[in-house]
Amino acid sequence: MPDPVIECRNLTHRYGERLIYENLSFEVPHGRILGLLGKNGTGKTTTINILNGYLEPVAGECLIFGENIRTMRPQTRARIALLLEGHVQYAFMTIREIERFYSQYYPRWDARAYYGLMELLAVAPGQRIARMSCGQRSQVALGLILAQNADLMILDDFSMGLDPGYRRLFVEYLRDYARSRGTTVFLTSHIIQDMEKLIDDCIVMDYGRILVQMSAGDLLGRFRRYELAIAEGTALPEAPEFHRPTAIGGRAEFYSFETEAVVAARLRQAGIACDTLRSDALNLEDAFIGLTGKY
Ligand SMILES: Nc1ncnc2c1ncn2[C@@H]1O[C@H](COP(=O)(O)OP(=O)(O)OP(=O)(O)O)[C@@H](O)[C@H]1O
Repeated sequence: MPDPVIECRNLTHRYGERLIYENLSFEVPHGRILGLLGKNGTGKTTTINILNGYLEPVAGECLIFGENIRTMRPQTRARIALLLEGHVQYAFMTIREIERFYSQYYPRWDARAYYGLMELLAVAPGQRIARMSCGQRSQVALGLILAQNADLMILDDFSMGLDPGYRRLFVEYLRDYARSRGTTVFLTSHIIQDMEKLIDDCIVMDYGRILVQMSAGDLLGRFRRYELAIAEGTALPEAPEFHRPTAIGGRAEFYSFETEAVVAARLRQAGIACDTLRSDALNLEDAFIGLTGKY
């Protein structure tokens, strides 16, 4: 197995007095697409800024391709393509001009990847970026990232401004692109349905910590929503296997990684009848809500 592409060890970050997280550690394996999920303000962009070396963490270290990001050689940095919330500079240029401009800086530039995406997105080469909508500019930014033919892509909020059709198109394009080239991808998006079609692995963050890091298949295969009828006033047992338990109006709901047999045994131990117990498989958005709560 090749070494992980990204290794973050014991990251701690604060803005002034405000602690964002402490001792955060994770790895992104080679050739995988990993989605970082978390509610607003949990520190996703902070993590991306630390990974890019824009922000120095209060403690801990990040290695990318085995090199500490604070002292990374330019040749190694050139292997990383970075999208910061759909940002495109040089908006006075046209689609074609900006492609020519960027191509000078990237030795592995692949113009076909850029124009391939522009064609799919029906963006004309003579169009000036300054006259484009926010979503169209995001499309250009994504094309410029793909053309870099990098070994690692870091994409912060990649679907910002794209409508559902373009999002679907881009997600499929990115997935095929990354799989066929063995590119490692680390990304965030607020649109979790997009993530579900794209990612191999996920990290779900809560305020200050990582809740889970596992393959998306494992999460969706194991994490389920349970419900059962319960006598008014009865509380579900407090145990780490019962995530986000609620009991209202004679009906209880919770989420768990355990099988129905294990859950039923735990409930019976607590004196709760299980004949109405039922469980449902989840999509990624429901699993996210089950892990992080609704608010
Ligand atoms: N430069 C800064 N100075 C002070 N506080 C900051 C700064 N940047 C971010 N924060 C705070 O740190 C927390 C984490 O911000 P961050 O942008 O990393 O979150 P996020 O998970 O990317 O959020 P979102 O999902 O809303 O994009 C937020 O509460 C934010 O207000």
